[in-house]
Amino acid sequence: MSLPNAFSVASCFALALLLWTLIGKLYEAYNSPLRDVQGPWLARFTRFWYARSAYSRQGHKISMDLHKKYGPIVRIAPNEYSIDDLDASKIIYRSRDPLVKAPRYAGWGLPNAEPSTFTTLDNAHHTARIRQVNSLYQTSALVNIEYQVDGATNAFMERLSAFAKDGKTVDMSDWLKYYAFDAVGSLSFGKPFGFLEKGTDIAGILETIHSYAFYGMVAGIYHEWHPTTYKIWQWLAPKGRGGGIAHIMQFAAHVMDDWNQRLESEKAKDEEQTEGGDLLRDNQTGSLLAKVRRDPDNFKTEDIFYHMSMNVLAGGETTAASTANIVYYLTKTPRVLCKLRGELEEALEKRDGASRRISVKEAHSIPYLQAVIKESLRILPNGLHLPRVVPKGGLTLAGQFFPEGTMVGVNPWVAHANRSVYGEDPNVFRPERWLEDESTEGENKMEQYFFTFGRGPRTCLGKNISLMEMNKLIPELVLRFDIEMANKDAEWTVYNDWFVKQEGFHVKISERQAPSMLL
Ligand code: HEM
Repeated sequence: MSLPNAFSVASCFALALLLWTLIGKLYEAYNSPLRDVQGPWLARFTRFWYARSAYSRQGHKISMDLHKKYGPIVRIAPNEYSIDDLDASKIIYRSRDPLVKAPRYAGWGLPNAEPSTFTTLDNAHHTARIRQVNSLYQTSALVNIEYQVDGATNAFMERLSAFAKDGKTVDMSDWLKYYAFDAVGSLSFGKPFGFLEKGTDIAGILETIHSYAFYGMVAGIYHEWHPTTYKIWQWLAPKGRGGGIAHIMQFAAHVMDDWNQRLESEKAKDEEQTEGGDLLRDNQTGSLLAKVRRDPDNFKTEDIFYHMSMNVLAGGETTAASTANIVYYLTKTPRVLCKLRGELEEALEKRDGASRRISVKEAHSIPYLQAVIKESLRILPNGLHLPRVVPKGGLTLAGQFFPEGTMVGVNPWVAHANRSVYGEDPNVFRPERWLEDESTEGENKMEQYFFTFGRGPRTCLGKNISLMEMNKLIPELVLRFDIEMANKDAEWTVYNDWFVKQEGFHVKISERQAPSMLL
């Protein structure tokens, strides 16, 4: 066969294959029991529509607009649906007989490595792994290591004082990242990474984590190709990317070596009675090292890496972006700032003055502070659609039957804009909404539909850590500093890489006459 002939045969074959695939897709789309569900036309046939929406980094806005147009159920891919319905959410994220996460999550995992607690699709694996560390993330345990955050808070306040003196314009989003990463570093390892000291992205940690979140969000949509696309992504990555994760691992390894040596030299095997005991209690890695010593057959040093790397990967960017929301909305809403300051000052006057810093326990007793934090987390959550797979037998959700294998989920952005739950002004930053509803927490619709940390058995493990950081930082920040946008009328720009990224939060800082108890 001559070359041109071979070429035409191959072209005909490719065309026939394409036509066959298209006919197959059309047949599937129009014979699907879900064919009447609305959504973008392209999403009926291909995942490409959803990948493009995620790639635009404005997926949150696109999803909110779609729900406004089509109602509580929207098709976002051929076999995937976004649902905005409180009752349906209780089924999708139920605790008994939980639905499994959609394969989408694999995009955030390393191919050929054990899936993390976040990415695993196997509920039994998830339960076994979470059981190893769950108690360390409870408020009762965190209260003992709360002081670890103080170092980061002090360093942050010192930096802000210096900026106030210099009159410099400051990128608040960047500095809150430095704060959040140093705080989570201290809680996890007993030492900050040193971001606040250096004032820069050390070893590209922040850049690596952010770009990996973006990669995982898009790659997960075509999860079957992830092992290949991951290699391409690594190959295309700017030289040195990946160094960030390696740096975190080296840092953790160094901390553990250091402690092991100190424990050996002090012959501090009895962790209850010796100085070494403090090492084994005063941060999460220490507690886990103690677990390795107690039960070396079932819990190993590698397990510490497994869990603590998640603290940094999942807990830094998310907490930083959420804290930036609080500061941004306070800057933009003087009425709320003024009321919050009043409540904080009143709380300070009532206390005995023993401790300079407001404790997390105290912060929780100030309802308006809690409402401000919650409202900021509501109006601008991290994440996008949180998909699960419909189990055998199918499920009826929001009045629609979904057959087994369909992917369904709630998007926190969409949920938090639901008017039947949050009232007629969901786009307004109004902390009072959390104080007006007198129903109990179990009955409170807003609480039940609050999705910032996810819901059900796969809820965020580090929720209490991030709330602790916010509760420690915000009172002091608000009482000690005035913060305003460098350009008064400027708005920031929000991107969604699954982690939220805010750009343009440039501020001027001035120091206030803080209440004497704080000084
Ligand atoms: C404001 C800050 C944070 C936000 C908004 C946030 C949000 C979330 C969301 C939405 C999920 C996933 C739920 C799902 O897939 O259905 C999640 C899971 C997770 N988060 Fe967070 N997170 C935050 C802070 C943290 C911190 C500080 C840590 C650790 C120190 C952490 C560790 C984790 C882990 C380990 C998971 C997986 C949990 C599981 O599947 O069992 N997060 N988080």
